Amino acid sequence: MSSPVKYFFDLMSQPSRAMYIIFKLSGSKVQNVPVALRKGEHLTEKFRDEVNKFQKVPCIVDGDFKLAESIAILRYMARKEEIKETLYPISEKSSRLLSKVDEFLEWQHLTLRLSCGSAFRMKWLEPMMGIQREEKQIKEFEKLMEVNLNIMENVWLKDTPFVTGNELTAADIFGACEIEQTKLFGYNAGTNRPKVDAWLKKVREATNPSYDEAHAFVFKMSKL
Ligand SMILES: N[C@@H](CCC(=O)N[C@@H](CS)C(=O)NCC(=O)O)C(=O)O
Repeated sequence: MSSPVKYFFDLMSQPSRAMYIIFKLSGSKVQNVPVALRKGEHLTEKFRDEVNKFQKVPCIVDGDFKLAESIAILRYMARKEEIKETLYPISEKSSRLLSKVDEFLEWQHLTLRLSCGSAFRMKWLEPMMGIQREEKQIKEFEKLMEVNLNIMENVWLKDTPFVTGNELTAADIFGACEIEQTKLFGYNAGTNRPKVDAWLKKVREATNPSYDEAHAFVFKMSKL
């Protein structure tokens, strides 16, 4: 019997949480290996050489095969039949639903993730590290975050309860994990966005207890 895929993650990382929840919901055979980013555990030479040359999480090691990038990991694990078909329908014949999930996953990197992640870094993480950005720069990313959250409300969730239709997929989990992080700096994405608000609750309900487990720190530290 081959040994399980090793999953390296930190629950402070949004894509790490998304894959953590997806693995839990799928009953994937993975060996969890927590990596404490705050302690710089990803910055060692050993981590770089043996785990991930980019020195980031999430990443996996499957025997002598190493893979970084959350979406690449999702697809690799789906091809290994370790991901629930409803979350990432890799064998769907027409591939239309799969393509819709991919559409969101490709969209989110430079929109939702870039803006929410940067606002989180500038408003929560960096001040804790003694780094202070110019207010103008922070405002720029906050504005971008608002633009992308409005796209969630008015485009992705316009006609359906989940981003790709009536059912939860990996797309919802990736989106929700990114947005939850903004609670750490006291931002409530659901205010004045009833669809986003209802959707976040639905994603949480559909994925619990894994969702709450993955977000334990975020919820505990959240100012909301
Ligand atoms: N595009 C990558 C992003 C990976 C990433 O930025 N990971 C962050 C945590 S969310 C990280 O490991 N940062 C540590 C560092 O840059 O030192 C993915 O989707 O997996």
